Amino acid sequence: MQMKKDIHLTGRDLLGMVQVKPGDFGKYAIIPGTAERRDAILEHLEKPVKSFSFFEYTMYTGFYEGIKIAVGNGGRFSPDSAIIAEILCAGKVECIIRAGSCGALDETIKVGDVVLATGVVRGDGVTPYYVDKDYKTVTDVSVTAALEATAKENEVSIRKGLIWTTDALLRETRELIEKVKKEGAVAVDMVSSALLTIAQLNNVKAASISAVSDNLITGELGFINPDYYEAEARVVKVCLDAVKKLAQGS
Ligand SMILES: O=P(O)(O)O[C@H]1O[C@H](CO)[C@@H](O)[C@H]1O
Ligand SMILES: O=c1cc[nH]c(=O)[nH]1
Repeated sequence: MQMKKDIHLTGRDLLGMVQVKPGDFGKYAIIPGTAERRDAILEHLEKPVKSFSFFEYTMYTGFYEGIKIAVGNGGRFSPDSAIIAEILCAGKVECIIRAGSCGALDETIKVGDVVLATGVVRGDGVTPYYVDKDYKTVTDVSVTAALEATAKENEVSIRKGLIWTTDALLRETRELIEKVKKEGAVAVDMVSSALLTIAQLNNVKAASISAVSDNLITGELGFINPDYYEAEARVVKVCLDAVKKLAQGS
């Protein structure tokens, strides 16, 4: 017997399963990887309400200066990030911002700096299921510009460039780093490719901004460095104020 459906599970199926209707999330979603960062964002929101829990992921909506925002720990790796991206797109959000962390691929980018992605070098294993190898994933120009302008207003300096997404944290080799740097990558994470590619395929505007946790060139490991935690807090504030800017059309 052949499968009854072309695709076993879709974003719409998942949305139905978690009992959320299209439109319930509002227009804007800020998606960090960790639950701790999600909770840090939630502290800025009024009237937070849980939308759903699925696997280990919990999404809320709340209001930031009157603007409805969905916030959830959206996955740390490509497979879980893809699931959350599918759910958000099926839920008809119009804008997704990844509030992430990343490793720097340039010795001048320090732990505690902030990287704003302009596009993605896809090194993940999920997006080849969606697009062919020459497909280009870019960040939305208007959302990225709002993040950049907000960072400037908040006196947060940023570095811009492509973000490389890998699936193999412990196989970031010199050869691979040299290759992706030649393609324009300035940072690495394990999320942006899946999240942004799926958003792009659904015509949902998306962008990615990250605090730098380590530097692959110098070997500095700043995962528990206070500079990194302070940068995370700056990223959170920039994302929230950028959403306000976008909502106000300013
Ligand atoms: O943005 P967060 O969730 O911190 O994720 C980043 O941190 C992890 C590895 O350092 C990867 O998951 C990467 O994408
Ligand atoms: O994916 C990642 C994220 C942070 N640091 C790394 O080395 N890799």
